[in-house]
Amino acid sequence: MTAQKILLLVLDGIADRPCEVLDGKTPLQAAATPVLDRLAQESVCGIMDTIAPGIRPGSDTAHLSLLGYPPERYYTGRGPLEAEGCGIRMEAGMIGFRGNFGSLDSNGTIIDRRAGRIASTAPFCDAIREGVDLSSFGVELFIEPGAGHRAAVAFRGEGLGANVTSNDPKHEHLPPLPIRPMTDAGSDLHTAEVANEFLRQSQEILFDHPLNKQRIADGLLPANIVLIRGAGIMGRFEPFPEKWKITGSVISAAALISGIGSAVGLEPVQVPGITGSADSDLNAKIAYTEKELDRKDFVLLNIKGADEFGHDGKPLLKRDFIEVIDSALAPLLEWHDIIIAICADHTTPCSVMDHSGDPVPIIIRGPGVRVDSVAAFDELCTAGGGLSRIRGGDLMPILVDLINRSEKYGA
Ligand SMILES: O=C(O)[C@@H](CO)OP(=O)(O)O
Ligand SMILES: [Mg+2]
Repeated sequence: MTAQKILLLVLDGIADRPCEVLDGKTPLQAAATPVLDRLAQESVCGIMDTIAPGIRPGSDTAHLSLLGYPPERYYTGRGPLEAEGCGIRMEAGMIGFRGNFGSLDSNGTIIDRRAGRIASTAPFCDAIREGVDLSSFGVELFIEPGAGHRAAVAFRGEGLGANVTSNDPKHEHLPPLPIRPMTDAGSDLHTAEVANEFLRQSQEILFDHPLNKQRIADGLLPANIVLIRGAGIMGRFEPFPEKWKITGSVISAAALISGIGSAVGLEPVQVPGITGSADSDLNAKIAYTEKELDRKDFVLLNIKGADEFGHDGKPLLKRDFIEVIDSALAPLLEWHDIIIAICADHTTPCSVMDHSGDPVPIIIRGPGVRVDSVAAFDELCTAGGGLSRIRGGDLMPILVDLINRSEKYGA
């Protein structure tokens, strides 16, 4: 039998480094994962450098690479992808940014880059959209919430450049940075001025916002600053159905991943109850994936929560959530007629609280796969499998070949 369909399941940031508190195991090694282990036993396994050995991928460049779009050729910044995923149509000339709602103290120091992982920023985005006026610059503002503390910001106007810095110092206990142009071009200076004015006005609105006053009264961190990063224009992508000759969908709570999907020509599928965090309805995600695989040749499914625990430096919670993911994946054991690839997009070590360049585990299961003797799904065991060590850019050619849809190289 030859499979006709492909599921690419990305367990975002699930890979880690050995953790002291887990007796030198990674959270994935320490977790009881009977389902993932069974899948690994029925797979060809390996490890993968999503971009290249030692390169620390962002989720953006990692997913582009996994989908077969080398980031060195296709990546124009995180902002436009995040914006597209939040529902902002990124037309030519628009500049998009990824936004975080964070917390500033009275000294102007960032005390949390994620406003205590606030559940929703929609009311703050509404207030900023209504209150900020950039018309003196001839610029129209777009701002939309993403999952949790995340949002996307975009500017539309004449002569805007994309080469500007971020106000996000990427670490707490520091003040926000001024946005600066990175070249001498007038267009970049223009964007920097617009962005700094946007930040000034939005901060005033956020400081006065009744919901922030309420949050402080309740002992919660206020969402009183927008940290923007990843400025860019939307790139041009060869459509996925033309490139790989298969149709596809994307299922993800993270706007960045749905944005990448829609930018390359995958259809984003809305699933009720998914959050991108540990409280996400993973059963709904799996049920929608199964339905989507009836309609399409390919589904990219991203499960995010483990990455958040890596960023928060919480190995025990990361281990526990990996067990929740494992149970939710039980239906996959019965999906025998499709090619299932399971991997991470990058390692997010709890000790680093950010991504690292360590390779990630990868397993591929389905009809025609040359099953090896790997017994468990983790960073070390899969390294002994038949895939050895591949790069993210190798994955789509391998998957498309397994459904016998690859083109012959040569005569
Ligand atoms: O969106 C996220 O989950 C992370 C990593 O990409 O970003 P931040 O550190 O800004 O929360
Ligand atoms: Mg990621």
